[in-house]
Amino acid sequence: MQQFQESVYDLIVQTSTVLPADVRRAINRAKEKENAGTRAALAVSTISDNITMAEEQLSPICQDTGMPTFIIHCPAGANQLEMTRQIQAAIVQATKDGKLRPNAVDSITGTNSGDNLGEGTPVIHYEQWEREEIEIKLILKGGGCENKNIQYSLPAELEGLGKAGRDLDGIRKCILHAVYQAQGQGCGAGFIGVGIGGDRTTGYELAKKQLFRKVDDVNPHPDLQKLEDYVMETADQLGIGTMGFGGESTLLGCKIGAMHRLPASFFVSVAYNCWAYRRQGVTLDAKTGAIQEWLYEQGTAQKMTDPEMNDVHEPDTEQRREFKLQTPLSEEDVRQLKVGDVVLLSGPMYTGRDALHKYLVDHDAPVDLNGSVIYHCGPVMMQEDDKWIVKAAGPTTSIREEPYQGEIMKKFGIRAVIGKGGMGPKTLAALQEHGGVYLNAIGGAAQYYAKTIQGVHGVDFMEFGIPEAMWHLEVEGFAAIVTMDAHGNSLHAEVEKDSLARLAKFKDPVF
Ligand SMILES: O=C(O)C[C@H](O)C(=O)O
Ligand code: SF4
Repeated sequence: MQQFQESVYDLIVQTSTVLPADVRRAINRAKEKENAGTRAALAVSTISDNITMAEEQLSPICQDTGMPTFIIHCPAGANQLEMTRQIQAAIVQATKDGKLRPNAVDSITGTNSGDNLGEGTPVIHYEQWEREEIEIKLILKGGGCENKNIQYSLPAELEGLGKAGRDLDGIRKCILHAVYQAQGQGCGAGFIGVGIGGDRTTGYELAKKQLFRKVDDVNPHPDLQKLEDYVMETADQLGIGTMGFGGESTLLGCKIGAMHRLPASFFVSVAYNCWAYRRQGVTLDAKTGAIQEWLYEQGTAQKMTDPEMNDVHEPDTEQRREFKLQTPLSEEDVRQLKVGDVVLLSGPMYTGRDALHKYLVDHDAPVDLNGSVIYHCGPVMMQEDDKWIVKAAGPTTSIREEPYQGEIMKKFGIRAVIGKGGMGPKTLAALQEHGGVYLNAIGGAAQYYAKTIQGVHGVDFMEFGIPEAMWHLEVEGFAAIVTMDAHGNSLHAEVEKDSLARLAKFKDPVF
């Protein structure tokens, strides 16, 4: 088994950096669907470029490299303790090499272990089988889409859809609702795995296992096949679109599994995976640990199509204004901006997410934040000599900062926040009152944004861990779209309202 660790390392690197071909084909299809020139088309074409950049640089597709979860099948007698040790060593190495972000945080102390090892992480499931080889499947599912997983207990009353009973039609309603409630926060268009039945734990496990199916496979169970086809035909009609910008492509895949349940329980569990659907697998020679075969078609076999090829739709009706702005920003700079404008920022900006927002409520900031731009981002960083290098730096889900954001903007004079998925009414009111703007960057486009970062000028709060520290960045031409402005407009609120009305059209029984 001398090559086992090296093979696991290769699997981790491939999974984090090269999106498999079946996922790429689904994203290419989405690109064809989104109307050329719209915000959603811009988002999907950025996603597509980002996939190619990550592959070329063998760098993380998204900065959130998720909770590494391994499913291993091995012959009887294979040494699981030794495999676990070697997997842990491969994880540590991949973290050192900037292929994984240090993502293991002590839930009680808040300390990041720094090497992705910790209580319960990585997740490794072993199962024995009759075959001679070892099979390892790995999924790297990030926190933003994980937060959009949802579990229903039937019967239930669902927003927009009414009663959902303990039958196939009730399940149908849960699935559509699960897609609706994710909006743009899980970096859609996404893929869903659905687990019907089980208990609360095994139901979610079954849902996650569905994410290991191939995008183009066909469900062997005829009823579930019909349901999958129905969901795929219907979900896009919700109009949530890429990144929740409103548009034609809302769901890229739906895989459903079922298991027995207790008479009293009827769970429908949904695992939502973002477009950055990073899962791969290998079979290994059980004696040497060498890779025999890759389980999913490797991404290098499927190029991302050229966005220009798809300009076959109606011309864009959205008026797009473009602003090149230098940071720090003035109140005038941000008050002129309206929802739909594209902003290209140059100059200093600061990263800040959960730990920093909580801290700033009752502490001073370490730097002058007047006119500043806060980027909701937890990057992958590497230290070379005494310089910090940004390896991946896409936005994180902003809604988590909703309790703090408005207050902090006013307290420190912050003029813009960049994130993804949008924020709520408290922040919207603060933008209007104080003069601020919310800029939506394209979620998961970690290589695309890393390229705009010209330098790292400092860092505060390293004790929060790399993703949560306050990084002082210098950017050039950082592009984002205004989705909440200082005039009380929020694209997110609009899309949510519109998609709820569309959801209600699917109230009547189908199955
Ligand atoms: O933690 C992150 O960097 C992002 C997270 O996956 C998110 O989607 O919010
Ligand atoms: S930022 Fe978006 S693409 Fe990245 S892990 Fe989170 S949900 Fe997925």
